[in-house]
Amino acid sequence: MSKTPVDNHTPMMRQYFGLKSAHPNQLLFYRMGDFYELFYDDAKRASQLLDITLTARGHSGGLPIPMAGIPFHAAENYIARLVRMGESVVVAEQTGDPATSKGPVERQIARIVTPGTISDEAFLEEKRENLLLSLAHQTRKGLDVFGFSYLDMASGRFCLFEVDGHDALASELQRLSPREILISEDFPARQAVKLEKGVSELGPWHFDYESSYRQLIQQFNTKDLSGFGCEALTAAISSAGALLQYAKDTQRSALPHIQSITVEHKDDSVLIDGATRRNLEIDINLTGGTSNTLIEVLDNCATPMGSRLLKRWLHTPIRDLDEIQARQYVVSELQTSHSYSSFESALKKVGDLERILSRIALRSARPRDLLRLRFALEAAPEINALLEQTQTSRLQELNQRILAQPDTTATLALALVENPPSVVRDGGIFAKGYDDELDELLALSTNATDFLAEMERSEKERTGISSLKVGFNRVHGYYIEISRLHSDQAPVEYIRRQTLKNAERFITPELKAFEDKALSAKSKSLAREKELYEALLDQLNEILGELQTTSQAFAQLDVLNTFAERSLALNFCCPELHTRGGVKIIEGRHPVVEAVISDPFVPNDLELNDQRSLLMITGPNMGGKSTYMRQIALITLLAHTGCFVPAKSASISVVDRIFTRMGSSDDLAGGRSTFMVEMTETANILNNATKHSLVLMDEVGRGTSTFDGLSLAWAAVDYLANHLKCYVLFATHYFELTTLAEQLDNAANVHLTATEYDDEIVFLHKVHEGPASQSYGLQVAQLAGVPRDVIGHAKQKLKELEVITGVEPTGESAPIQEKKPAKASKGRSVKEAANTYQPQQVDMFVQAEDSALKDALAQLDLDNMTPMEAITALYQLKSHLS
Ligand SMILES: Nc1ncnc2c1ncn2[C@@H]1O[C@H](COP(=O)(O)OP(=O)(O)OP(=O)(O)O)[C@@H](O)[C@H]1O
Repeated sequence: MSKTPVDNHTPMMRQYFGLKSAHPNQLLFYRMGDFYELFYDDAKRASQLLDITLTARGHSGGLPIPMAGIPFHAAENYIARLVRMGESVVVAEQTGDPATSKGPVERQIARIVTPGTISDEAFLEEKRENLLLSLAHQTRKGLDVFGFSYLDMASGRFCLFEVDGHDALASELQRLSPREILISEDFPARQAVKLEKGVSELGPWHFDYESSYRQLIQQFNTKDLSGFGCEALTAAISSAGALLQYAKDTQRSALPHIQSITVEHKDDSVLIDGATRRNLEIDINLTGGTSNTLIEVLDNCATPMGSRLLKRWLHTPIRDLDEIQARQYVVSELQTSHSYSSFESALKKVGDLERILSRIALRSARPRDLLRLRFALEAAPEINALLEQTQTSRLQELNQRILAQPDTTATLALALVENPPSVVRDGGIFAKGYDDELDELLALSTNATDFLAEMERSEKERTGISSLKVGFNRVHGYYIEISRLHSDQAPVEYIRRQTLKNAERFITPELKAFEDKALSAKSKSLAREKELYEALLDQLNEILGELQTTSQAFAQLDVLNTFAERSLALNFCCPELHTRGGVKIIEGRHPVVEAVISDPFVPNDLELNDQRSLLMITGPNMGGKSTYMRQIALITLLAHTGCFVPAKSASISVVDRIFTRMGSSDDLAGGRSTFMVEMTETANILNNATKHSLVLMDEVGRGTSTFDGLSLAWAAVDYLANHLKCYVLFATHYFELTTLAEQLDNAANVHLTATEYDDEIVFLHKVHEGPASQSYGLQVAQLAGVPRDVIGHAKQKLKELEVITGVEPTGESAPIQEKKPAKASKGRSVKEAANTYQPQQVDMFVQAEDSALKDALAQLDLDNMTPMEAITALYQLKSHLS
């Protein structure tokens, strides 16, 4: 920004600074004739982001003004790009008349476009919600409480909730994936939002509880907030006030489509943390794309609003058995009656009603939106008729909520032309017969063509000039044109208006009179159309609430219908959900892998109960361990949405959370190494899992040295099985852990199989009881294309290692079998013992005698151990006691 005192600037730049001062963090598009210009830092930023030329516009205050310009007709495209990058744009238009202005033409802020508040179709992704999120922080009883409120401007959905702690904050950010985040300048958990785009900091007073509360009751026109069940959520209310004010400021209007607050109760849903969301690839795959995701397999919705609701349902599985069953009944009925295809074709006509309604509320709806509203409303009676024939109470309820609006539908059918223009400005919206006054005005303009043709004919005849033409252009209006050759024959009453290279243009008093009438008819008709349009919007806004209810019911019906269609097409079964405990899945499948692979998918069973709550899964690389674990998580998740599941049968106990610790990814930008990420995720599970949680852990501990890793994995399994007693699937390449599973009362070993055929490894992908017997690491490496020489060398090294460790060389990487326990000998610390540990001598800390244990304890050199070594040693000793 310029450092020159404002008084030293030109009047125009003074005006610019006046506008800019209210929007220091947004890019100001300053209208200059046919261009929008950006100055100073805005110019530099825009030129970088949009790759447009950075130049200078004259001088002000003695210094050149950095400037970047954008032609006004291309502005929407540039604004859309900036908004996608998380930037906000403020547009200042010329509002004064340049002809009469002294000094710079008056300019005013015409609109503010921010990533989280857009509702214009051109800027929005069809199948993705565009959320504006506001966060507030409080400390209660020493705990960090985060208040969330978020708004989908394009639908009016406005929700509040609170969470405790930083992990939950990160998880919710991941779930909501907001486009724009509002925080107070003193928000303490900056780390969590550091990598998010579109973060705006507001003064702390925006989050003041009292004024936020007032904002909310004003918005909903209520005495207090008790009816919304959010009185106690003081942090969330503080955030909501800031959000509402911000949204109103950017829209420069009230927000009538926000008619209620929904409070999200965390106890109602199955909690899924950020890492799990990523690992399960619900809508985004591990590389950040959208292919091969659960959504890709399931989303067959007929409307974009259905697709968005489906995504929401998959991200927020529920725990309410009644609600789950209500959805399942619908899916069953739609399947048995085979009515889903009729519903699908009727719903296709509904389109994105939800977003159209929001634009109507914000008065930014375009004429084509109203045409689409008409089509949507026309579909309502058809859908009502289909619903009439259904039995389930949920479908009956939806039928009640879908309100056909015969009067409004008839009005729209009468009002709109068949193909309305994309903007109101140009007119041509209303059909003939809708409004007499408009018809008269339009007749005047339409008759102009006939009048001009007639005039051309009669003037040609009267003057005898064959080259005479009557025409119109925007600058000079109507004219009579005569070629230069004949121009001297122009009658005296012709008044010269314009000289061209080959022709002269004239006006006559008669033509002038006609011009005045025609032009005023045109502008009057445009004004009339605008008036009629506004009146139509008023009329629609009167029934906005009913229309929104209808639209929500359409979206729900669409998702349930999609569940029915997909479940049948993909051979899913209806799961039985209960609270008795225990999970039994027969012939379960991974819905995404199944859809992608060309080979047939091998289904697998699962049984978990109190006596068998932890499964240790071993097997070769590529054997299918991860796929098996993920399929269990996805089946569980789908079951909690009311959808059927990919299995022959499934009986699933309601879970409170699904945790996964899978794959290895680092978080370099967040400052965490691969191992750190792994341990953070493990810590989250160990700290938060309950008896009702489903925990999937894949290869925990492999990101560090063998002994540290094995010890950690060992201790974690022990803790999960003995202390938390939740349902756990634990995949590992540490064969030592299979002995732990044998010792634990509530754990069992299962393994995936492979076999060799003609020196080639064949994966059978079948889960069997017991631990794996071979690891096939070298064969998989060979399969992956590791050079033969390297494989040969590895085989040789393997033999050497097997000789050193006392295992009979098999020529293959043999399983590590349990050997006689190695006692921790006197005088050796556990760490020393661990350091001399041979892969076969698993049980140094498993079966050591008490005296050895005491010795080991006495020998611990606590002063020279890292905390990690100490805790590992402690776990090792404890596991011996239990
Ligand atoms: N049940 C199955 N039926 C058919 N193909 C399967 C099945 N399970 C896995 N696969 C195929 O095998 C591939 C490897 O599976 P997965 O990644 O689950 O193996 P893994 O045991 O976890 O391997 P690693 O130990 O190397 O991580 C999958 O990409 C899939 O194509």
